[in-house]
Amino acid sequence: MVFQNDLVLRAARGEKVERTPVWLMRQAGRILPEYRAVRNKLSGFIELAQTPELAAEVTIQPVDLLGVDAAIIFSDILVIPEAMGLPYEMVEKRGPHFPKTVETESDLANLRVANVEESLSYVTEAIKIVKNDLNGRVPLIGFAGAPWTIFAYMIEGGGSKTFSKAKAMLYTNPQLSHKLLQMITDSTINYLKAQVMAGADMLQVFDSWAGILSPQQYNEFAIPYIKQIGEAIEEVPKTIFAKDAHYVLESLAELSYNTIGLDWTLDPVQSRKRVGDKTLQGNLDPCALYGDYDSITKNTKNMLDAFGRDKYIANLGHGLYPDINPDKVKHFINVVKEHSSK
Ligand SMILES: Cc1c2[nH]c(c1CCC(=O)O)Cc1[nH]c(c(CCC(=O)O)c1C)Cc1[nH]c(c(CCC(=O)O)c1C)Cc1[nH]c(c(C)c1CCC(=O)O)C2
Repeated sequence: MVFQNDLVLRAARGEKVERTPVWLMRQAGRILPEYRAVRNKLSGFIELAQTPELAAEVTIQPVDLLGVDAAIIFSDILVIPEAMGLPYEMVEKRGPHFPKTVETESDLANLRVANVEESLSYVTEAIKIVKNDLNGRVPLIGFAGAPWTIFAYMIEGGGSKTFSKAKAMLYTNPQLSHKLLQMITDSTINYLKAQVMAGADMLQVFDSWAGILSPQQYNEFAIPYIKQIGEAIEEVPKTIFAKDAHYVLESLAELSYNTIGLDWTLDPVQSRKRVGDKTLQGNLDPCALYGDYDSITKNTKNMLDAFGRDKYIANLGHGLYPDINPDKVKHFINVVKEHSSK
């Protein structure tokens, strides 16, 4: 594939770049009125994600409208539980809900390792359309949730502040926990391989709920599975973003991922020392984009100066919030482009 702009791939591989590449977690959907216009034609998020032509359209919107250096496929991490036999609903303004959850061995026996061709071909179809429509303008990022985060939703049945049901399962039934985590891992490996086969140029694994485990639990129930995924997929650069997992940054850096995503609680200079040779991605506080233009300029420049040009992909420290003004997002992107080309 010949790209017009492959900055993000080169930065991920640790190669020299003329300027810092930039994209934003949750750039597809959430903030753009153009996204809502497409979504409002359908019953909601799930139908949109399952309609490849429209999923492709909203994947490309931020490339056209915001000027980001990568597209990320429009889908959700929760398609994996669904493909394993636990369907989800997306409740307006409240988020995901699972009518059935995993509580016992017999619930587990009703699940299967995802058959991607059968259950997730809408995602691989959307990837093929995006690749064709982008025609090399920028790379396409595929993604999945990390096994612990997916496990948390499958046990809890939805979002939660504490995920205490999911954490209780780790303490009360480690055996069932490991079995389910392994099934999720096998499903995720199949799924990410299929995304690469369909054309994804790089991959990101989101461990959104890393921050609620203890270091001991993270080492036992999260790292081994993230490691398996990293080792199973060697074809494209990979990023691991484990939110609030400051306590295991060194362990994450030992895995086979090229890039480590940082949330905004981490200091760029200290993080560099802790992860050695890896590329870093992040980490502006999404709330910084509520500030005025001057303060966005200042905070973005400070971030770029702290990370330095090499081995760095500019991004936020977590996903965009729905009420962030798209003009301020564009300003952030422009500051990255201008300041880092000096
Ligand atoms: C934890 C998690 C989820 N989904 C995701 C994560 C990991 C990243 C993170 O920590 O934010 C990942 C995700 N979800 C979505 C993407 C698409 C690509 C992108 O723009 O980055 C990605 C990468 C679309 C989506 N996923 C969802 C929407 C909103 C649905 C709508 O349009 O109503 C979108 C565009 C719904 C969703 N999906 C999820 C929740 C909690 C919610 C409800 C709240 C919210 O809006 O985020 C689970």
